[in-house]
Amino acid sequence: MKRQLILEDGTVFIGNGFGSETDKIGEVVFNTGMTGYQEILSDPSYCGQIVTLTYPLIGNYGINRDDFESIYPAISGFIVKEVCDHPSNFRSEFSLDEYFKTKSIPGISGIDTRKLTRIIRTFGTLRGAICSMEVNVTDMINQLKGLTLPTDQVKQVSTKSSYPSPGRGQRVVLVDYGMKHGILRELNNRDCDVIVVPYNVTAEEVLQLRPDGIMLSNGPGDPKDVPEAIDMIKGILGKVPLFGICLGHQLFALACGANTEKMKFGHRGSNHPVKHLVTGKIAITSQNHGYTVNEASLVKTGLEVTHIALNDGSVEGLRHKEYPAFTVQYHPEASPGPEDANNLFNEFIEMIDSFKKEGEKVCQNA
Ligand SMILES: NC(=O)CC[C@H](N)C(=O)O
Repeated sequence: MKRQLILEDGTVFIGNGFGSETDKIGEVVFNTGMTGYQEILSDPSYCGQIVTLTYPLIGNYGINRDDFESIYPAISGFIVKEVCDHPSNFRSEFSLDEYFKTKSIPGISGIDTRKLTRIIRTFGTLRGAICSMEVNVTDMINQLKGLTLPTDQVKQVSTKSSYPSPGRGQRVVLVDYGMKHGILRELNNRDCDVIVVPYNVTAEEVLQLRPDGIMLSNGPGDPKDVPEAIDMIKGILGKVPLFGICLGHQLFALACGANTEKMKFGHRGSNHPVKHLVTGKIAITSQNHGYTVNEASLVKTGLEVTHIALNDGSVEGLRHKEYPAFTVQYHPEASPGPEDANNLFNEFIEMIDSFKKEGEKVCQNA
């Protein structure tokens, strides 16, 4: 069935609908990954966004039971050039069309997604709608222009209550701002005794759990929309070793007094080169973010830049000069993408070990 994709700049694409027939509005963003559509569509950081993929054939290996990054996908829609109706893979359980029908997610195919990506790169991220042919184009453009974007995405996707994911190693409190399961998997692989907590946990509640370390997850939206998280981080800073990823990195920067800003069209893909400033090593990283830490705002925050993006020089990693805390803007858990940065999880565990040893020395000398 024919459907339309309407953008706030007045562009209209006509394509073929797949998945759910609902009409959805969202921020249209592009991802350049050549594989990993299942992880992308289930990454909660895309909550409220319509994702277009620049790779031209999507759905060819189907949807399987293993590769979800969350149980309830939060994206508003998918825009592809060609959707595969007959996936072929030993793990495949559903086609993209079948899966999207069960989750009320509309898809549109037959779109020149590279042209669409060039529009987004020129205009910046823009609002759009996947809707039926009956919708009046002028009315929809006006609606899109006047739209106030939601600010409660983290609340929508975070867990409602705490739950354990037990292990015999370090106790890590993992704050779920819209966590990709890959982060939990990496901590479990290192036998961490994980407790996942909701986004609005307070510093007191975190400290009552007697954590050895705290992990701040990725998540959707503008970090400034989550003031409770900023207060919590201020309350635990220096008391517990901290590692943050993506939204967690941005919240950490805000808690330390730095500023964040919206990027023109963001970084979303699986091949973003990032340079570690100390070693000079380059990692090819998985990324999905539309906000960034403003480098000039780092003066007098106690933070230093550890990593930069080679494509545009933006801040990709931070470290606190005094306290055991570091964060990255990219995704060391990959899912999808290269695993070049996976060692950061080991560095987190090593940071916890040495913080404990320091504490023991202080006790012995007291
Ligand atoms: N993946 C993330 O955590 C994204 C962080 C934030 N929502 C951004 O778009 O920049």
